Amino acid sequence: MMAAPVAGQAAAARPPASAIAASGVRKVYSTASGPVEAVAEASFEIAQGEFVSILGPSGCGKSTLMLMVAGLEATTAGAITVDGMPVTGPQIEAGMMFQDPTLLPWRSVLDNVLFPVFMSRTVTPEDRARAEQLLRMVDLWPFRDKRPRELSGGMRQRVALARALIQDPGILLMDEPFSALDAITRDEMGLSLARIWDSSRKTAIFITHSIREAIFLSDRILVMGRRPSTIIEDVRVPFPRPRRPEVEADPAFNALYLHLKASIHRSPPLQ
Ligand SMILES: Nc1ncnc2c1ncn2[C@@H]1O[C@H](COP(=O)(O)OP(=O)(O)OP(=O)(O)O)[C@@H](O)[C@H]1O
Repeated sequence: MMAAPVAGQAAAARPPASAIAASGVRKVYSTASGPVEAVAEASFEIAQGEFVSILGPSGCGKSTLMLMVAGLEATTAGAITVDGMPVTGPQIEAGMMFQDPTLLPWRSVLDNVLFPVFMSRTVTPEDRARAEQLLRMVDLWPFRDKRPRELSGGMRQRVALARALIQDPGILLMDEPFSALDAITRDEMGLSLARIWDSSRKTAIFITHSIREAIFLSDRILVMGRRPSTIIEDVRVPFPRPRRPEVEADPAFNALYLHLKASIHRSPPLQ
């Protein structure tokens, strides 16, 4: 007679739930001029600790998809789970970054990083220590007492990154966080993010228009086609970590770049 499995064994045999899973997700916005189908159908799974970028033409629904994962927009159909739990409202566990860092101008850099904690409970000395550690990690320690207006655009986004990480979120959601930066700062931010992500390996979704940035940062890249949008490609990025800038000189990097570029441009034009 076979022994009944103990609870621990049964759990170990099951594959871990995907950190983020979307199944048959659709989004239709109601607008004054009629319904707008932002996402026709999206299904994907993102494993714990995976960094996934979403590429696609402008207006194809990338931000909408991320907002649905964040629970800031409801799905019209389909379901999204984070750590196996259905997303039914704002994901307070998610760290978020947007193109605009939206820092509070009257607060210091340190207090901006601590702001999400301040909004949810009393700030403890441990929170302060974590904020200080994060500021060191994003190379802003000497600027901790400055106001946002005294910082460059790249430095403000570093504050936003530290703020996104302050509550040690389970997932990190980033919507074109570097797109307003100049090319050199943008490259530097990519390197910083790769280094910081290497030390935490957070499950991450990163939206970008830069194919090179997506390849450099990601484990996988999802490509969305033009509306009515679906996911038309799901590509694994083969380069080892930690990623070094020299990876861009690898012929396989360029081949992947050209493949993704063709895929994005191949998607049919807007009707
Ligand atoms: N709140 C909203 N109400 C109505 N329509 C919206 C809303 N947000 C987005 N849309 C529409 O949904 C479609 C997808 O927009 P979304 O911002 O998700 O695309 P995107 O791929 O992130 O675009 P971009 O790359 O230009 O930032 C667009 O046609 C847009 O006009």
